[in-house]
Amino acid sequence: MAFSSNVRGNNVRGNNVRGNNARDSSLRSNNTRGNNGLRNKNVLSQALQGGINDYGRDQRSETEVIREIDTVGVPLLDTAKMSMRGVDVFYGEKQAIVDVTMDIGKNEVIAMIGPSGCGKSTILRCLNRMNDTIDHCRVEGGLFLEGQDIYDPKMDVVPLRARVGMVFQKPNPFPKSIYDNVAYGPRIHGLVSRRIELDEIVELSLRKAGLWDEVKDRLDGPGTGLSGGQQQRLCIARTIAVSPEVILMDEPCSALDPIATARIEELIAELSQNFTIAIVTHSMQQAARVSHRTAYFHLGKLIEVNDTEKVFTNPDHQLTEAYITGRIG
Ligand SMILES: Nc1ncnc2c1ncn2[C@@H]1O[C@H](COP(=O)(O)OP(=O)(O)OP(=O)(O)O)[C@@H](O)[C@H]1O
Repeated sequence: MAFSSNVRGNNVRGNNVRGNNARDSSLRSNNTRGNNGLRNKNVLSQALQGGINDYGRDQRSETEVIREIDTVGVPLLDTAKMSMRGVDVFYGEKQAIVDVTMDIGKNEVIAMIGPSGCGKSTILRCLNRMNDTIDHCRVEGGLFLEGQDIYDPKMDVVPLRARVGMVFQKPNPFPKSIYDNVAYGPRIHGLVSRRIELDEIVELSLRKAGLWDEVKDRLDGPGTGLSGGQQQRLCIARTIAVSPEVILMDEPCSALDPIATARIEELIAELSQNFTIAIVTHSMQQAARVSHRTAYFHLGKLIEVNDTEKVFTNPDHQLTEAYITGRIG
């Protein structure tokens, strides 16, 4: 599926999420500036000459320099499922995400890439408020699911996390049977009233996760008794069982061998028929294989978001190019 994009060619839209007008016009103008998205070209050339993290004679902090960079590419979509507007994230005093504005399109697979510590996991965790579990983490700006403010104090995070499910780096099945791992979510969310309905959801979820044939004869066996790749597919089945709209995947293959990784990548392609998927990955090959669009982050800033093919063959920003060609990483 790599490079076949159902979001390709979408124009930056005038969207109706509140308070975006100024930002939208700045985003629209990015592609016409012809300056690789930088207001001050010297900032980038100094950064590149001195090593990306050494801003030489520039007296400002890295965050201030990075803040000057305008996101290039196509951050806004007509088909937005989730939207971020001017998102800043702080851990105590430290700013981990700087003014991120972008959409994630319906049924697209978007890959989030960038050097270690650039904020990929942080931005992913904002999308279903997993950062709420970190005391010293503060999220500012707007985050929306189909236009609904997910940081509205009235928003109940339990149903939100069912709508925006998450698969973690390390497979983390519950210490329960395979059946109960998948049945857990539908039970606690009250999605079914009869056992036969639950059986159907469990089977369908395991089928969608490509695991049914391997486990149908041992549904009562422990989830933790499966191989790593099977456990990760079980976790995906558990996520799917509550019918999420969006699935967030934080390096879902990093603990898996190449064969299990290939299975998960095939699965991502299949799941994208029905779900919107945002995946954080350290593997540029994986991003190229599974995603329609790719977002490149650097020091907490969204530098570029574009069709995956474009990002890996002809990126708009020099920082993206420096990363994909291995000059930073
Ligand atoms: N719980 C936390 N408390 C304090 N700082 C944190 C916390 N989590 C992340 N950070 C910091 O925020 C920044 C972004 O971290 P994050 O984990 O989002 O980056 P990442 O791009 O996902 O990194 P990696 O690729 O190494 O997983 C880093 O500087 C990191 O040290």
